[in-house]
Amino acid sequence: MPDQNVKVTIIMNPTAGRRRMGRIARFARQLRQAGLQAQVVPTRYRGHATTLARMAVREGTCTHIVAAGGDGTVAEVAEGMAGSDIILGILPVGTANVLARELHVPFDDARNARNIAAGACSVVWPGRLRSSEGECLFVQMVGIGFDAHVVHVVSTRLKKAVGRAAYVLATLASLWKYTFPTMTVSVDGVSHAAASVIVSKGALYAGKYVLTPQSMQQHRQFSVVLFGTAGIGSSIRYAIALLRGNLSRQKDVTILTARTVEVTSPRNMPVQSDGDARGHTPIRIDMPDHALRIAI
Ligand SMILES: Nc1ncnc2c1ncn2[C@@H]1O[C@H](COP(=O)(O)OP(=O)(O)OP(=O)(O)O)[C@@H](O)[C@H]1O
Repeated sequence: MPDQNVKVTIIMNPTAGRRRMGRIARFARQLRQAGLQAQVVPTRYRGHATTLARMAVREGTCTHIVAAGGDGTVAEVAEGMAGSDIILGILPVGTANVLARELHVPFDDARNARNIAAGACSVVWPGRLRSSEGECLFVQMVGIGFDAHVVHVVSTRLKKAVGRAAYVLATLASLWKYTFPTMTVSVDGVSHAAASVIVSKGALYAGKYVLTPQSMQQHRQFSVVLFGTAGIGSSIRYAIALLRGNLSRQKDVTILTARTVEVTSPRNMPVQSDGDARGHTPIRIDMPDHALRIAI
């Protein structure tokens, strides 16, 4: 039975994905039909979702906060809810929506609304990133090197126009420009050299592609994917292996598990978390104090 006292705040990123306003309004109606009180609050700028989530927690009236956007919006909302008992819902209206795929959050919004009304949730551990831009939570992954360079240069307008294809175009353009410097990755205190690295909570990457054999979402650990060889040829080989689902079988790809990761490099290298640019190296990644409860 739906609980009439469940109040849901939907924090909506109007810049995420492509033309989703009608879908979000419909979702609010579906929550109301399921017997819940629902209000939609749009973000006005980058980082605003964290402020709005903090305000909703402080008001103390809602049991659920729904992040309507992609992984970046989920991470910002998670930051604002840290340490509270409120359940985080996801309306996956972003570009890649990797966490929603990972946790099997329904992309059928009516079913998603019914699940939220039923109160089911899963405990998920995010990660904490400290970079030149400061500190933030991430829910899916952090990339340093080539993939972060692509995130730094991808055009927001192109993302809006063609969705995930914008990343393919930015990757092709970047292959000829990126210089592939080597970095030092300290994994729980043990140093490794790498051309690129992805520190991941999940098993998936860029949508539905398998990055690692195991998800770490329910664990207080990360997967650390070290790409050993620099250059255009290797990057194309890694991309094809990712598409085919056999990245972990590449001889020069090492996958480790860790609780703390530090990355340094002779010159500043780009960093991305959950698909958003996050400044440059040096960085440190570790576990936050609190887990999230995510509606599934
Ligand atoms: N009102 C706003 N104006 C400009 N940027 C915003 C606004 N609200 C949120 N943002 C920023 O939009 C960025 C992208 O959001 P998000 O990751 O949710 O969508 P996406 O990139 O389309 O999806 P995905 O991460 O699944 O590929 C985030 O960095 C967030 O800070």
